[in-house]
Amino acid sequence: MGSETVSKIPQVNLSSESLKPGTSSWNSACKDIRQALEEYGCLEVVYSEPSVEFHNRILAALEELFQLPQEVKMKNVNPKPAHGYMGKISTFPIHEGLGIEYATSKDECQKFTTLMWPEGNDHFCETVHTYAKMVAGLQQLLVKMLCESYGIEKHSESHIKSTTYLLRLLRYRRSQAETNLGFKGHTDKSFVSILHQNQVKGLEIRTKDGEWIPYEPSSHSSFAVVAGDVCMAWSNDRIKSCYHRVIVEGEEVRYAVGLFSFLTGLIKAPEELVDDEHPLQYKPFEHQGLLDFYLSNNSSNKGDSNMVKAYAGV
Ligand SMILES: O=C(O)CCC(=O)C(=O)O
Ligand SMILES: [Fe+2]
Repeated sequence: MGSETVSKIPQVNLSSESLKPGTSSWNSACKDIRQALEEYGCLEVVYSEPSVEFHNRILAALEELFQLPQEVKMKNVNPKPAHGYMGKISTFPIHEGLGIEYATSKDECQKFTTLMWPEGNDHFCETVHTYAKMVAGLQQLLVKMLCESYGIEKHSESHIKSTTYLLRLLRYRRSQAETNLGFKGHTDKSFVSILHQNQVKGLEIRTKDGEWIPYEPSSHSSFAVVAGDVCMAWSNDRIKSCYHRVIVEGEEVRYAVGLFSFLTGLIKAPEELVDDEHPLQYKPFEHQGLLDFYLSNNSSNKGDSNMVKAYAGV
């Protein structure tokens, strides 16, 4: 009898101190990142950070935040889609999330902290800010390595300069009677999203063949990197945005934290990624325009990657 093979999300190890540009391990990691994104729109990165202590600290900060009364959490208002408080939505009763836009700025983390704890909570502020900066560093490393694998490293600096970051703090809590659906299938409207979580499984990604693969972090310094719709447009469809969902089976609380990257200015595929074999797939557009288009659309499949096609496809 043939044994069943369970597909796994590809893993790339970026934790090595010796991972230096120009070395053979750097070059093969660049290639692996590109291959994983082109094939799955997703990969697991094992990174050098966070330490176990810092991993526990960020999870404790999430726990502390979600214990606040709902009327306090609801003060986290942001008109952009999935940027502010989301919770107790009838279609996803087990999901709750809050967002800190521009979270790599200490002032923005402070503003959010003061909104939640008018009496102050320096420890929380310091923790989320340090976390956001650390994961933004990983995001920038990935952009650099991806650009290098396409031979367009000259674009990485300007790309990084025009990137902003939204930190989302997420909780999934299920009691017996409730649905296990935490987040229905969707693609992210970001450039990329980098997710980190506690030990409770739930994230699943859909392959090109329609198979759902569960993500299980292999360590406290593991991240799920998910390509968003803007990465798909930027790469001129070489990378397909990753269709994913969250299903939480048990009653244990799942905490996750996502860093979503956005671009300012016009988004267009680098000219090196457009040729006879790969004709241009998208007109130049602005990230904010895509978000507005998404907000104004009431269709049930608006979480799909075809939203960016509908908005900017040629
Ligand atoms: O909870 C997770 O791991 C993923 C959440 C998600 O897909 C999102 O916020 O877009
Ligand atoms: Fe998502």
